[in-house]
Amino acid sequence: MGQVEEARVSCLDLLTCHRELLVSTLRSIQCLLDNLLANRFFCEEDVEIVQRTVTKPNQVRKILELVQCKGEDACEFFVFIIYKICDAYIDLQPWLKEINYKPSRDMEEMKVVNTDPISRYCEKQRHEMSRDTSFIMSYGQQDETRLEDLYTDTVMELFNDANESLGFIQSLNQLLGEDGVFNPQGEIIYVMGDAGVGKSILLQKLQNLWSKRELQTDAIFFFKFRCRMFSIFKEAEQISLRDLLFKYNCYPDHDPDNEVFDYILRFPDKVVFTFDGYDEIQEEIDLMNVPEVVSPEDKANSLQLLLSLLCGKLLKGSKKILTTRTGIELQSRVIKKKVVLRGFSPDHLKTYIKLQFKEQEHRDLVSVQLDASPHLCGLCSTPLFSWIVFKSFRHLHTIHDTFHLPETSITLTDIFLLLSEVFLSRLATPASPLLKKSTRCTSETFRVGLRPLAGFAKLALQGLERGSFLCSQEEISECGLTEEDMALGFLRPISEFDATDAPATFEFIHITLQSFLAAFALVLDEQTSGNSILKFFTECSRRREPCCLPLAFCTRSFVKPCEKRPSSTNEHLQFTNLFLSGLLVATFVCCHYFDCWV
Ligand SMILES: Nc1ncnc2c1ncn2[C@@H]1O[C@H](COP(=O)(O)OP(=O)(O)OP(=O)(O)O)[C@@H](O)[C@H]1O
Repeated sequence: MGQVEEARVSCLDLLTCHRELLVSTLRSIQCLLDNLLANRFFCEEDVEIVQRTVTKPNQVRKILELVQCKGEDACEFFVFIIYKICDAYIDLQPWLKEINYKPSRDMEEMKVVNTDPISRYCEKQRHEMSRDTSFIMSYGQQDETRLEDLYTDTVMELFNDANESLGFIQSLNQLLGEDGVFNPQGEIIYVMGDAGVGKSILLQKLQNLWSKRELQTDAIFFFKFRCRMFSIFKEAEQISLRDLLFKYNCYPDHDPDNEVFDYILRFPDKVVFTFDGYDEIQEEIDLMNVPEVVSPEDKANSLQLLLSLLCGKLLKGSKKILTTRTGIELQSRVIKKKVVLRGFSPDHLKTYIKLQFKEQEHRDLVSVQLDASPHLCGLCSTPLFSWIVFKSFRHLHTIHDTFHLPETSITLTDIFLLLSEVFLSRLATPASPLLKKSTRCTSETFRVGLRPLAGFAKLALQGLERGSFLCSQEEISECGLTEEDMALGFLRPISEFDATDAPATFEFIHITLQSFLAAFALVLDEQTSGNSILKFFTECSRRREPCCLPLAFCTRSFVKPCEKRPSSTNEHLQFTNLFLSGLLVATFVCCHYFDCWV
């Protein structure tokens, strides 16, 4: 042994000296026993003796007694376990610093396995999060893409409470950091952006980075929620915070003493939450009469739990990112910092083109098209529209050997018509073997696809009329849609939060597509009078007043309660109006799409 090692204080003495602290602080007994047993400091009988002891402090006393009986090596290994598995023995890390503990070289060679429920839970969460976030799932079940093959940075601008710009965020690590915090007392990192600008994908990327330990944060737990799920719970259904976290996210295995939940309650700053799509909450709740939940043990309505989390009544100090469509304003008091997503810059768009098109020749052809049409290029700054445009380009190239879009002046309506054409073309009979590419015939594609298109349009309109973005298998069948129609790509199943064996639920691949199809349904229906076609215009003008979402009830004095429905619903109606205007433009009606049925 060298000089330095000789000078070490004996661990046996340390355990005697600090016995009281150890007895009162040590948790995760099983992990200690597992490692002492695996390294033969304990035999099976020692483990049984400890396990037969009734209370936790007594179990610790027994372990200390046994390791001290076994001598210095056993005591040193005992301290080494605490040092090595710092997550599980977080309360004793200051103690190790205080005694200036450094493991000896011999100890460093010893194998310690983390069987602590908290650490296992962290691992399980990371594993599940990685599995769930590695692919971009959103569009067309046919082509799932790896997140890392398609994710492109977008412009993120910071704002203060007076909506003055504080500059731009350069990396996702800054999102959780201190940059741009204008209210340290606030709880929420508020991320806003227009439809399709990439809010959900941003969260997905963040979750994926965390799962791979590539996000700079000391958070060891990560819970992701879509706000929409809070509308799925029945109003009378009461759930606990524990169930919300574990049942609808990730369940802790082998945790008989509830250590994971206790840890979360004690160290909320180690937890990140993401709540996606606050605008999608569809509850009509009586804002003034919803009681706050302040105890983590109490059961409550899921929405109450959400709001209590958001305003820090529960798990205060946890990191919370909330995304919403532009236009939903929260009170500054609950906001810590505000980020507005702006979509792709011209450079981001170039990168995105590279990721979308592998061949340089194709990249050049697409860039030429975009350069020739500033309007189209502007649309492509929104990632969703970029995705649709590039999907259409690829489709045109595969089927017709061209990258030319049909119109010189492209509108949003064109983009969605094109997307529908792409989906419907899956119904078309394959080109004859002699023809390399089929000849383009838009009206033929729409004629062949009219039945399913009308079915999806009806389904979209019905959903919008009742303010719902979800549809059941029954509603789908009632609209005359078959299993084959489902494969076209308009709808996708939602599996999340489906803990029960409830029948499958579906949603349109994007809410904007639902708005488009709803407008389509209004135009298609020959029975509809002029007045009913325009009904959403009237709806929107009636709902003009600024509206507030339920967070008002945790900040009661800040926001005036207003009409029942959230303004988000209004926004979808406004999209429908926009598409309706687009579809009613005479050129469309005459030239391209409707000639097959008008
Ligand atoms: N950063 C990105 N890199 C690559 N593709 C992206 C990115 N952001 C968005 N997209 C594409 O745009 C689509 C829509 O993005 P996303 O669902 O995140 O939008 P959103 O802002 O959440 O929309 P909404 O408000 O309607 O929910 C994605 O499915 C993806 O194809």
